[in-house]
This record gives sequence, C-alpha cells and structure tokens, in this order.
Amino acid sequence: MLPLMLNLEGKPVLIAGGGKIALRRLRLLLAENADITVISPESVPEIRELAETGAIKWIRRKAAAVDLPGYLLIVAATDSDETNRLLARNASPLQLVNNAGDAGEGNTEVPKHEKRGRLTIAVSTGGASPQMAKSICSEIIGRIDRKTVDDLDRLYEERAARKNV
Ligand SMILES: C[C@@]1(CC(=O)O)c2cc3[nH]c(cc4nc(cc5[nH]c(cc(n2)[C@H]1CCC(=O)O)[C@@](C)(CC(=O)O)[C@@H]5CCC(=O)O)C(CC(=O)O)=C4CCC(=O)O)c(CCC(=O)O)c3CC(=O)O
Ligand SMILES: NC(=O)C1=CN([C@@H]2O[C@H](COP(=O)(O)OP(=O)(O)OC[C@H]3O[C@@H](n4cnc5c(N)ncnc54)[C@H](O)[C@@H]3O)[C@@H](O)[C@H]2O)C=CC1
Repeated sequence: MLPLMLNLEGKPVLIAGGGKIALRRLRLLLAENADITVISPESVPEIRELAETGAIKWIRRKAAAVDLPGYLLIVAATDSDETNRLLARNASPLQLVNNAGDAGEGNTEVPKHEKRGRLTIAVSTGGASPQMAKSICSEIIGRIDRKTVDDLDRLYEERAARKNV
C-alpha cells in the first residue's frame, strides 16, 4: 500500500458507527477540518456533543448503501461486520474506504501517526500488529527534539521565500 498525505480540509467524510473506534477516527478527521457526517443509531457522548455544537452532523439511524454517494472518504466503524462489509462493497471504486473491522475489505488504512509541527511520523505494520505500530511510532517521535521541530519551521519559511522569488 502507498502512504499518502491527504488534504481533507472541507471534504465530505462519512463515518458509519458512533462507538469508540468511530470517535477515534472522528478526532483525527476533525483535526484535519473535514466535513464530517456520522450515521449511527447510538453514539458515545462526545459525538452527540460535537453534533449539538454543529462541529459535525449526526444522522441518528443505521447506515445503508444509499448513504454512500458524495463522500470522498468512508469510514465503516460499526460493530456489525455485515454492515461494514456492505458499505465497503457498495462504495464506488473511486471512493476511499476504511473498514475498521477488516482492513482488507477497504482500500484505505489509517497508520499510527504523531505530528510535531510540520513533521509527521506514520507507522504501519501492514496489519501485523497495531500495538507494535504504536510502540515503534512512539519510539521514533520520542527521539525528535524541540530544536528539530523549530529547525523545520525555519527551513519551511526559508524554502517558501525562495520559491516565491
Ligand atoms: C489497518 C489498521 C487501521 C485501520 O483501521 O485502517 C487497523 C486495523 C485493525 N485493528 C484491529 C484491532 C485493534 N487495533 C487496535 C489499536 C490501533 N490500531 C491502529 C491501527 C490499525 N488498525 C491499522 C493498521 C496498523 C498497522 O498495521 O500497523 C492504531 C495503531 C492506530 C489507530 O487505529 O488510530 C491503534 C493503536 C492504539 C492507539 O493509538 O491508541 C487495538 C487496541 C486498541 O484499540 O486499543 C485493537 C484490538 C486488539 C488487536 O486486535 O490487536 C482490527 C481487528 C478488529 C476486530 O477483529 O474486531 C483491525 C482490522 C484488521 O486487522 O483488518
Ligand atoms: N481499526 C482499529 O483500530 C480497531 C477496529 N475495531 C473494530 O471497529 C469496529 C467498531 O468497534 P467499536 O467502536 O469498539 O464498537 P462500539 O460497540 O463501541 O460501537 C459500535 C457503533 O456502531 C453503531 N452501529 C451498529 N450498527 C450500525 C449500522 N447498521 N449503521 C450505523 N451504525 C451502526 C452503534 O450504534 C455503535 O455506535 C468493530 O468492527 C471492531 O472490531 C476494534 C478495535 C480497533
């Protein structure tokens, strides 16, 4: 699989499911300023609260294939394998699908990642061990000191200035 950096700012994203994993994905997507719709009969309090403040849209019912058109990214994170599979199989081949219950049923995986300023460290073990992905990522990010992050900020500014002349 090819690691890509995706700019999801303002892009329509569907999260099917309102549980622990849906919330984990939602936090990441919210930080990227995606335009998020959650469809699920029930949800954890945080999702309900975000919907009440208007930060996301929550449609309170089961997700179905008819919901899929129009979304760039679909996260299938219900606790129903059958529903997750149905959503993954009915998405257009041109849509990005992350099936949280069975990565092989989608075309997109979310690697463990940490950001410090402009630096992103992302680690995938190709489905072998999410726990090891987490520990390898935290080991690498632990080696990044403040100076490196500040240096990158400075290099970015200098490079941007050079590009604009
Ligand atoms: C493909 C991928 C991503 C994707 O969903 O696209 C994926 C897939 C799956 N994970 C499953 C299980 C668990 N995953 C975690 C935890 C994490 N999983 C993460 C990444 C990834 N998990 C991507 C591959 C990364 C790689 O390959 O290196 C982390 C690193 C980052 C994140 O998720 O944000 C996050 C670290 C925790 C953190 O940071 O807190 C836990 C523990 C927990 O939740 O605490 C469990 C239960 C215990 C277990 O099974 O190990 C299942 C089986 C579901 C089932 O059988 O029901 C699947 C489906 C499948 O394997 O197909
Ligand atoms: N990728 C990963 O890192 C991990 C993935 N998982 C998988 O993620 C999935 C979700 O797990 P949790 O969030 O812990 O479950 P959960 O039990 O906390 O939440 C399930 C949610 O799905 C909703 N739901 C059920 N049927 C639905 C339908 N037809 N349409 C829309 N929403 C529906 C429920 O209302 C509930 O909000 C499971 O398949 C689990 O195996 C679990 C651990 C880690």
